[in-house]
Amino acid sequence: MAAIELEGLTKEYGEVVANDDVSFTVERGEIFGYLGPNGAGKTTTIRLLLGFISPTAGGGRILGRDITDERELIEAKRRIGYLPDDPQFDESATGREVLEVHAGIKGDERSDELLELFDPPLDRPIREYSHGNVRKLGLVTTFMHDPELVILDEPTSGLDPLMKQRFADFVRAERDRGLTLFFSSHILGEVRRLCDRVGIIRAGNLVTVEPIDALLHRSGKVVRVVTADSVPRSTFEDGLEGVHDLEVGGGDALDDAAVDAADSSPGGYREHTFTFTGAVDDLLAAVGEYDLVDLTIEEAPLESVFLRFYGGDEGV
Ligand SMILES: Nc1ncnc2c1ncn2[C@@H]1O[C@H](COP(=O)(O)OP(=O)(O)OP(=O)(O)O)[C@@H](O)[C@H]1O
Repeated sequence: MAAIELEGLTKEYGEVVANDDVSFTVERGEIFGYLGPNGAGKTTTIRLLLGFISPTAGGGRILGRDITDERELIEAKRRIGYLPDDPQFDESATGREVLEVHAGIKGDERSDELLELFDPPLDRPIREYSHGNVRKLGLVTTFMHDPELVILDEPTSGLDPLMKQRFADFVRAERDRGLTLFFSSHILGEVRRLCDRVGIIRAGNLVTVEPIDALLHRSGKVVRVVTADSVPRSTFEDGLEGVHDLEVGGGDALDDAAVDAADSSPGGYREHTFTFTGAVDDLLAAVGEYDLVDLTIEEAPLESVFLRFYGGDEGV
């Protein structure tokens, strides 16, 4: 039995179709990233999954229970951990008191271990908590009853780099002991670090579900090459496989007309930026022929992943 199965899930808010015929399956023991820009419909799917809102059409099952059946869902929820994008705790309670309330409702199998990892200031009232501390306390309440399935909405928002790393190591170890994790994000880098498979939602429509490696391979890298001497544009444009959207700078050209004119000149440019889907060895061989000042290779931003593979900019 899969952890999550959605079939034709649709949610309309008046004119807005927040989820449009969304179908996918999350298998047990995988980390599934749900990626999309702001307003794409990620939170809507999560709220439908947990029965906070009802679908306009379609449905699904979570841990084998019907998401539109309140009684079935109550049973499943004992085995689920959920962290919303904006966790709301009693402002006047201390962190410790919040944990006691949660322990009373759903049990506490492992808060000591979680507190060592995430370490929110337990004796301070929630009203004095920073955004990051609320998130850390939220991670403890999400995992403390040792759930089978965890659903996280933008889990690392507000966490510093050290905590992000700690969180990443923690969820991978949890996955290895059998936990299923479904999380939403609009940050490709975060999805890349964490997940096995990714579903991409855009303007309410699921545009792809695939292994993260396949997505990253297709989306390429953004490469910037700076050389001490000018390099002809054709070096990268024609001489290297997998170069797209080449931009040049640092040459003699001052405006677009001059850029066109200079394209065929042997003078060339000192700075080349492009999206690269080819082999890194070929790139290094190409740049190795020149006096290199700087070389950066970065992940393609989410926007360019959408633009490159799904066309247009609607919803991005
Ligand atoms: N209660 C609501 N009433 C009306 N429209 C809504 C409601 N909730 C969400 N929407 C709309 O549905 C669409 C999807 O919103 P949703 O919050 O699911 O997106 P999201 O991908 O989670 O975005 P973000 O990354 O910004 O949190 C948006 O156009 C949003 O304005």
